[in-house]
Amino acid sequence: MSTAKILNFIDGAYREGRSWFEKRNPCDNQVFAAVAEAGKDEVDAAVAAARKALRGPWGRMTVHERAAILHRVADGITARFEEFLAAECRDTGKPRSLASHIDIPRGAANFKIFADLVKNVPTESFVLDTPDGKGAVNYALRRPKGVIGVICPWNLPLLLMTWKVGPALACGNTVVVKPSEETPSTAALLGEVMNEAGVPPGVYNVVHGFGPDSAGEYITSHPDVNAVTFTGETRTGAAIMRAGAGFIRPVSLELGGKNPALVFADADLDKAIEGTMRSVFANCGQVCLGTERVFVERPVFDQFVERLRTGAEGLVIGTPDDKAANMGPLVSREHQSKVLSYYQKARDLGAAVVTGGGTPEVPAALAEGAWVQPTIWTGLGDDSAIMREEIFGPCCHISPFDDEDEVVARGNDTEYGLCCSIWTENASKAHRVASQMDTGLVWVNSWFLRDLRTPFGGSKRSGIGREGGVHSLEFYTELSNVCVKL
Ligand SMILES: NC(=O)c1ccc[n+]([C@@H]2O[C@H](COP(=O)([O-])OP(=O)(O)OC[C@H]3O[C@@H](n4cnc5c(N)ncnc54)[C@H](O)[C@@H]3O)[C@@H](O)[C@H]2O)c1
Ligand SMILES: O=C/C=C/C=C(\O)C(=O)O
Repeated sequence: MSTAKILNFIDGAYREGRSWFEKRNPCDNQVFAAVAEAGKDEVDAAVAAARKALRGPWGRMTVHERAAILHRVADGITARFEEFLAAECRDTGKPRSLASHIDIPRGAANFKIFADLVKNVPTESFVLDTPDGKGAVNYALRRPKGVIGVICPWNLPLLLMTWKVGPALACGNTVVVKPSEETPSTAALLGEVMNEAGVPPGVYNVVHGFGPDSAGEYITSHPDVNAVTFTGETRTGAAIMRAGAGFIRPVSLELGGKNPALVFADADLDKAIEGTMRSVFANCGQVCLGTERVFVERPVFDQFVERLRTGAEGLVIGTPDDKAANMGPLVSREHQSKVLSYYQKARDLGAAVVTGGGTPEVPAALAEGAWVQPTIWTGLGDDSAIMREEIFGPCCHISPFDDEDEVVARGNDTEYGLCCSIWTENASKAHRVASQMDTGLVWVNSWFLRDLRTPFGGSKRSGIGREGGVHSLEFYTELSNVCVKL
């Protein structure tokens, strides 16, 4: 069987690149596709096509025309749901049940919400009394920023890419997308949908490759890119800021986390266990919003640990097509090594391994896959590496706590600030604690419950800026104030 080819998408057409790299299936580590790596020439061509498209029909369209096209893009994703689902699951190994509920529907929703929003959001206007007794009127115009570089991670590939491309296009920009080298397929497939929906050539471009000395760096150091929006690791975010500094280029950064769950003794434990099971283990723990530090009030600590252990041991590990499976592999052998190194480190530090801590038994055909066991630890101090560094695997450490002020301080004791979950049936306590958390996002008695109109993003080293609703419009447009003397 010949290996499939995944191509760059530039100026409305698929193109090869400067070389090829292998894409492996995380379930068995077998190569199933060759991906065209974009070199400088391809990135230059993509940026030039994006610049030209701003001056073409795309730039002259009314907001309503643009919004109608983006609705067709969303409908195009839905019409080809099975293809997107298969591509996403093949790249990541995630269960079909997960991708069909989260990744692919959100891919479509991300276009619809911003297409609708952009038609309805007002800008400011003020009337000024001038010293000569006459008036002036000020109003703000929302104009596209231009060519947006979109650099994406591998954990929720279509969801996180369209979360940026949807609003960027709704605002009239053009984009050059660099999907993660681990997950090139759905971004490439979206090119076909763009063409079918009538998106003019050059508006949506995809270049494949890596970060340094590859497509990622060529985008972030390109002088003709007007803004860069990035989701990924904090360290990479810092490199992207540095690359844009000389250009005074705006960046929007959605970065890593070390998110706490605070479980109070008055919580509905059924709900807290169900939510924590998802926040620790969903997507094999590869969610930026995932919980890696769980703090449980002492009276329910033992019970909580026991119930989470039972839940973790009940997870069924398997391939995307295994209908019984609710946990897939990690994205790659490389990431497996990183996560397993933390499993080792936890043991070295003297953690009590409640469950897991290694690799699961899998059928021989899957032996080379990036499988790890769901893992729970207790017994480590807040200063240990396990409590401070983002692991990005299906694992958490559970610590007991004794009072509210203590758990707020410990929850906030991290350089990250993406999200937290609070579990309590006491509404006053929930609001009081929520207002003290140094995180961009707080969920009470829930996790990853998303309303796409709300501000989304992290504080501290978890990011810069907010996206979602009007906040996305703020980033993807330039406001020009027009002052007219009457
Ligand atoms: N805050 C959020 O919303 C959010 C969402 C998802 C993932 N994440 C974070 O993403 C990380 C996992 O994703 P990842 O491993 O793909 O992240 P990563 O930072 O390794 O890679 C992300 C992207 O950046 C590219 N890249 C790497 N170095 C670059 C450079 N120097 N210049 C330009 N591009 C470069 C990569 O090729 C990839 O496309 C975790 O830290 C997770 O917390 C955050
Ligand atoms: O892995 C990180 C998940 C991020 C989710 C979103 O950006 C979103 O739901 O819009």
